[in-house]
Amino acid sequence: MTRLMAEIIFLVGVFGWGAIRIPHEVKNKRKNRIHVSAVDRRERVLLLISLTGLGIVPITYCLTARFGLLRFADYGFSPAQAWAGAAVFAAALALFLATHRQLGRNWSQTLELREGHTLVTHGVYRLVRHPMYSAFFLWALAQLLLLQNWIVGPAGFVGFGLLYAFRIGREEAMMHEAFGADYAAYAARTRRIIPYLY
Ligand SMILES: C[S@@+](CC[C@H](N)C(=O)[O-])C[C@H]1O[C@@H](n2cnc3c(N)ncnc32)[C@H](O)[C@@H]1O
Repeated sequence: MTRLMAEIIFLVGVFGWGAIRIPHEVKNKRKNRIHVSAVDRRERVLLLISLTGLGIVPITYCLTARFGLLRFADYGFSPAQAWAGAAVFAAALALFLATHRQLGRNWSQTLELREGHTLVTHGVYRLVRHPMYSAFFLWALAQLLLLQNWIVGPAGFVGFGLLYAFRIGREEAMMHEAFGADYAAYAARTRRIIPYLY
């Protein structure tokens, strides 16, 4: 494994992410109408911050290898660390695919409820309440391991971490309001993003 290979693996992972997300988004937009929306300026800014940390910064870094953008912050390349990153990205993609299949028509990119929204508690949602966010944190970990640069590596954790920290309380409040006792019981028996721990 070389630095270039690690960067290609990262880009392939991002492409795989899009291949899962984009068809789902197109289908959902056409079929499912929004019933409740809590999207405001703060939520839009957080989405942009997350997109920057997980997407814009690392993709620009990988695609501008020849110009050396941000290369001053590279550190000594470890192939073992990069292989671990590739394995983590594969796990993130598998989990991301499962969450899309299981949320189905209830999926939404942001703080919204669809008409006829149902509470999903099966599959990976049996293990944690926010497995899609677990998948995003796995992406951030893969980025840290694959892109061995002091700025680009941690950018995903910073970007998605901010979105998660400021969104999670509002999302859970929205779900409590919509599903009442059912969501309270679900929340009582599950953790947020790491089974049995957190
Ligand atoms: C980007 S998705 C993320 C879903 C979930 N937080 C996760 O990490 O898997 C956000 C939307 O999914 C919906 N949602 C979240 N948890 C849900 C559940 N258990 N069942 C059905 N819809 C859910 C809400 O409408 C929320 O606005």
